[in-house]
Amino acid sequence: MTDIDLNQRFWAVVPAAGVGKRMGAEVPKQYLEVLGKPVLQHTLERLLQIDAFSGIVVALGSEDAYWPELACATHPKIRTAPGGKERADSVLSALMSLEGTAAPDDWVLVHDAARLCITSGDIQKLIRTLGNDPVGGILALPVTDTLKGVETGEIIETIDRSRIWRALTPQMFRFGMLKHALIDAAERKLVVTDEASALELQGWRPKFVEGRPDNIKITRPEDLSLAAFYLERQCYE
Ligand SMILES: Nc1ccn([C@@H]2O[C@H](COP(=O)(O)OP(=O)(O)OP(=O)(O)O)[C@@H](O)[C@H]2O)c(=O)n1
Ligand SMILES: C[C@](O)(CO)[C@H](O)COP(=O)(O)O
Repeated sequence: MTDIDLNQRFWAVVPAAGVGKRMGAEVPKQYLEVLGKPVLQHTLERLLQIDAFSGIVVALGSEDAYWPELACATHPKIRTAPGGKERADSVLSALMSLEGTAAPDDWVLVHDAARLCITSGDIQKLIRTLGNDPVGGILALPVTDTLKGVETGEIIETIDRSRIWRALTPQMFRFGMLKHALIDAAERKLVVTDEASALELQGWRPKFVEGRPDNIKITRPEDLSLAAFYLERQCYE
């Protein structure tokens, strides 16, 4: 792995404007506590460990009244942007807030607020592996279960999993390419659930870098105790 050009600039974008429907909590899941600290605080503390980030932009929901209470809300490296209807809209809004500050070739690492177990080691692995790549890519994990195609409660097929990987975050792309791809997807009214999909729609082939299996996304109630387990275990690594 060749040394990356450290003159490049890196930005982090954190989509944190979701409502957490699948969590079914009174509070948006990014503000639920794990080990006594809000999910989003854990996530931002992990990102702040990466000195290479010139800044971190957090996309917040219009109704978000929790942000000002967050310990890192006033951190000088952190700024906010208005979130949007879908995750992709929130990411694009955060990118637009960097217009005039970020250069087209600057790297942007988009990381879900809900992925609080991310490690600085995995972020650095992604940067080291793809820092000289023309396109960029994502952290991902191979699927280890047998996959079934289903219809009205019945299994209708078994899906070949040999070429199936699960996309994680961060997803790392050049500012200009990512902004263009997300704008184009929005103009074509194509809903993309991650940044790589938008680049793929442009005909690019993003790379993938194997990440840690504990980089889970808090989605359902049972994920909270699993995240606590992983965070506690990481303390002993
Ligand atoms: N309009 C949206 C929707 C989601 N997100 C963020 O994107 C990440 C991943 O999305 P997801 O896990 O789907 O979060 P929610 O949309 O909140 O969950 P749900 O689909 O259960 O409502 C989360 O950190 C979420 O806050 C966002 O910034 N803007
Ligand atoms: C971006 C992501 O975390 C990659 O797996 C995932 O697509 C987010 O999906 P969600 O439905 O917005 O949680």
